[in-house]
Amino acid sequence: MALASGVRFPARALLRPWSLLRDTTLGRSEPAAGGGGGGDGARLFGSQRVLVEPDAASGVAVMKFRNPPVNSLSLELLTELVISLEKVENDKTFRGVILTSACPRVFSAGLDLTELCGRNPAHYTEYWKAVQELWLRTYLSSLVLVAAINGACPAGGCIIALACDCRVLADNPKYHIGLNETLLGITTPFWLKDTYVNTIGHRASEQALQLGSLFPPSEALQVGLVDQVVPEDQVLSTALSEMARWLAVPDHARQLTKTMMRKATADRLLRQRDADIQNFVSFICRDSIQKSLQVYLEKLRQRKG
Ligand SMILES: CCCCCCCCCCCC/C=C/CC(=O)SCCNC(=O)CCNC(=O)[C@H](O)C(C)(C)COP(=O)(O)OP(=O)(O)OC[C@H]1O[C@@H](n2cnc3c(N)ncnc32)[C@H](O)[C@@H]1OP(=O)(O)O
Repeated sequence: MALASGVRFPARALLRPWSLLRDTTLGRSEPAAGGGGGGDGARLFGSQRVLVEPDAASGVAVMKFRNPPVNSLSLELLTELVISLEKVENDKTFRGVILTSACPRVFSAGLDLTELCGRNPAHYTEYWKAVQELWLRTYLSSLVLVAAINGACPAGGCIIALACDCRVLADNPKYHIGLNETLLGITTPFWLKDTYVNTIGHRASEQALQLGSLFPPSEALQVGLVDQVVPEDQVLSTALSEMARWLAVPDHARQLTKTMMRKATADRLLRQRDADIQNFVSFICRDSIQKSLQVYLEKLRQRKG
């Protein structure tokens, strides 16, 4: 399936893309009708790993990641997120999406490290295409996207939040946010670095990226990585209030302004998408990088209990 941003999607999604989206209303498991779930505010639609709660009256859908235990961005979750976003975007009932987690204490643990270790170049190619696709779709979305960050938000989790228009973080000292790639022995690709710079500025990004800083809520607010820090039970309501503020602006003017602000950053990736994939694949296939990732994953597994 060729998506708006030009990427061809994994074979299993290609065969029956909508088969990934199942109607979850009343626990039924039927193919969702094409075109979206608007019109009835109580209707749920979504997929195994992405729950979508549309509210047609307000034009806002709440999209919840549910890939337990930590919402790591597996190929399946990336694919389902892209398809869910596309589905909401194509339904003109909706003007905004709130992205949040259905898993306790974690927004997203970032890229699924098991997708980056011990696989073959064809897999890494498919995986990185899906990462690029999700970023492009969120970063350039015509919808208002608000991140309601209700848990830890490292690396790829932070990347999703950064692609949103606004970020609300729960005030829990364990809910760190940032790009910690260097601590895993890997580097942040240029387009994600650019997104960081666009959000918190050059000097703060240079420092945070080199150190792999993960910021607790108060520091994240101070550096400008999030827009609001609120008590945990107010994250969603605050995100909805923020959404109302953004939706008060006429869509066409807001969308043109968003494009004006973001196009150069996105174009930089679009111009060299294949080269970026090749760089990623050759980088991730290096023995030294594979060893670093294995050690990091092993440490994560042993940390338990
Ligand atoms: C010449 C140069 C060219 C350069 C070209 C470009 C190169 C590009 C380079 C590539 C860039 C790639 C960008 C990467 C961004 C990423 O997202 S990498 C992922 C980084 N993520 C993290 O570091 C987070 C790790 N996880 C945690 O810190 C914690 O799990 C948590 C704070 C999120 C939650 O903590 P807790 O609730 O205590 O759960 P845990 O017990 O830690 O974990 C439960 C379970 O989940 C497994 N797990 C955790 N994170 C991941 C993950 N990201 N992927 C896969 N699995 C994960 C963890 O191991 C536990 O598993 P078990 O139950 O033990 O099996």
